[in-house]
Amino acid sequence: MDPLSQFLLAILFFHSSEYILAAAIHGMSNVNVKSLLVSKEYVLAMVFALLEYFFELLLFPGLKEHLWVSNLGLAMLVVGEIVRKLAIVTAGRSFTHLIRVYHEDHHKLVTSGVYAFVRHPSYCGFLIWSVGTQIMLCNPIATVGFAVVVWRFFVARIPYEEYFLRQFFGADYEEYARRVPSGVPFVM
Ligand SMILES: C[S@@+](CC[C@H](N)C(=O)[O-])C[C@H]1O[C@@H](n2cnc3c(N)ncnc32)[C@H](O)[C@@H]1O
Repeated sequence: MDPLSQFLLAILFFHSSEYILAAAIHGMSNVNVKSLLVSKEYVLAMVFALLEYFFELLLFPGLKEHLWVSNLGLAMLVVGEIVRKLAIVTAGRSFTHLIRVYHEDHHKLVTSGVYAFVRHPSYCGFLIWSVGTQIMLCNPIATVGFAVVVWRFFVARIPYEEYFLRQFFGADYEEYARRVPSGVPFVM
């Protein structure tokens, strides 16, 4: 299969599986179109990636012929997808697409499975997945762009999320955060 078809399939699989898992875990009545995780910024980023791909295919076709680069991206994409989905399944009802700002009884601190290795496996997985999609397309600009934009997004999001996790789980979260790395480069 060519990298473009792989890219389109990867996107279709990622979003449909996010929706299906959210419905399976939280119930159909708790999912809506937002559970597909498609924002305006995200669509713009993907359109930019496709434009870069076609532009370079036309002007520098040799750039798109590095099979090993494409296969490296494919491997990253698969690894990222697995890590993210393992995180969602492991956390179960504690995993919500929106950050919880109020503690609910069924929200338990998860420190097992992939959460025993990194505190933010779904973010780590998404970072690997998103950069992998661009390496697979041999898109040098979007590879750097996606890495920077997604990383910056998580750099801002993690302290906010952890502020509430510390409120909910107190000393247990402090101890967990001391022991386990974030899983996102350069985030303590
Ligand atoms: C989109 S999920 C992301 C979870 C985690 N940051 C990750 O990357 O796997 C966000 C929700 O997960 C919850 N959460 C994050 N880490 C958690 C943990 N270790 N145990 C329980 N809930 C957690 C947060 O309270 C938030 O509502």
